[in-house]
Amino acid sequence: MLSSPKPAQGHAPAQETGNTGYHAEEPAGRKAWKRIFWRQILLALGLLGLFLYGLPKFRHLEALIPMGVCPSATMSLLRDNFTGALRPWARPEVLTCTPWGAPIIWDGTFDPDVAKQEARQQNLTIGLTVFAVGRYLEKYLERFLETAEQHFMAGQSVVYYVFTERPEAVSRVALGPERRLRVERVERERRWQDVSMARMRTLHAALSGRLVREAHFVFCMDVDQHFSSTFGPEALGESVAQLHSWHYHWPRWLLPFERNAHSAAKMARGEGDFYYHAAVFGGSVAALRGLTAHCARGLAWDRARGLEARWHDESHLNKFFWLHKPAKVLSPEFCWSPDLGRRTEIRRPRLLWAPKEYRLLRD
Ligand SMILES: CC(=O)N[C@H]1[C@@H](OP(=O)(O)OP(=O)(O)OC[C@H]2O[C@@H](n3ccc(=O)[nH]c3=O)[C@H](O)[C@@H]2O)O[C@H](CO)[C@H](O)[C@@H]1O
Ligand SMILES: [Mn+2]
Repeated sequence: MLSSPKPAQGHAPAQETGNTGYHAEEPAGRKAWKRIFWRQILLALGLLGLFLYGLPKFRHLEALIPMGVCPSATMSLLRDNFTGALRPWARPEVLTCTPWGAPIIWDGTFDPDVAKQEARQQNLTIGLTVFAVGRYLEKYLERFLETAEQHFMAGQSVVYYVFTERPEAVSRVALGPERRLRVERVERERRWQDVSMARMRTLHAALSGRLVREAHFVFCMDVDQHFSSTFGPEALGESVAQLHSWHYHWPRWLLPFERNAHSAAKMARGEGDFYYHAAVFGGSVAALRGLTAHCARGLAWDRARGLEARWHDESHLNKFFWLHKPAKVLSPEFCWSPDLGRRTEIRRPRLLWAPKEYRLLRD
């Protein structure tokens, strides 16, 4: 047993004068401690800066930030409209459901064969829209379509909708049975940001016309990526959002939402569930009509006020999914950035971003 030392008799009062600190200077020990404290803060801020804006190697560490856990009561209820029961517990190292009870689809949590069969039985037609305007056409479109033929909804009936200002320049890609390609002409906007944002308006018009008659579900994608593995009916849902591979481990307060209170895309501190990537979103034709109408309206509202949201159409998409929660969320495995390197939790990337060659492509 430890016994507490008795204070030496007669000395205690003399020592106490320092503690009352009436007129004494700050002790040297405390000064040094303060200096160390502030150094640590600066170091932490410096590291945070590196972490956010540089050093891809350094970003490996962010995989250590826990994503949260799906409560077991929710897990047992999670179902998929095509695969039936899901196995969210098969991926304990990642978050497999949202707070509102939608599944987050990770490799291993679903049975791809069941999904295929079920979609086949329902005799679905699935649309895939993609824009290839300016130099993006020559640079990306062919590979995007060729790899889609290998991996996107294999065995299903598919219609590709390519939007471009030069329909005649779209190369003929050999298509499988029950797969069609439609090319639609669009005006070329001057700035790349305007090309990107104009997609919402164009999609809304298409979703109110031809697509209603031709497709049950639709995916809308960026062209600067290619398929690298199966992207099947397990990804289909009433409304589907894609977790952004750069941000899925970040705390919510760091996510790059639009913060300008005057923008239609504004998100207050504390708002926002996840940061979604505009390079992949999908859903039923009706749901996507609502989504594109919301985003096109927000973009027009901002433009009328001389504003442009931080990440353009993506900021408005994030606002939409905050207000109207997606029925299904795709893990970053469905749209992965190779710049982030390999991570054990990313088992099988299904789409890979192309390297950004902005100087070549953007004016
Ligand atoms: C890492 C990064 O910076 N991501 C943002 C950036 O994505 P990206 O850098 O991926 O944007 P992007 O250049 O891919 O443009 C989006 C898409 O619009 C189409 N397109 C665009 C320009 C053009 O001249 N021709 C053309 O066809 C094409 O389908 C392209 O994939 O910008 C997007 C739109 O604002 C989103 O905000 C992204 O989060
Ligand atoms: Mn892109």
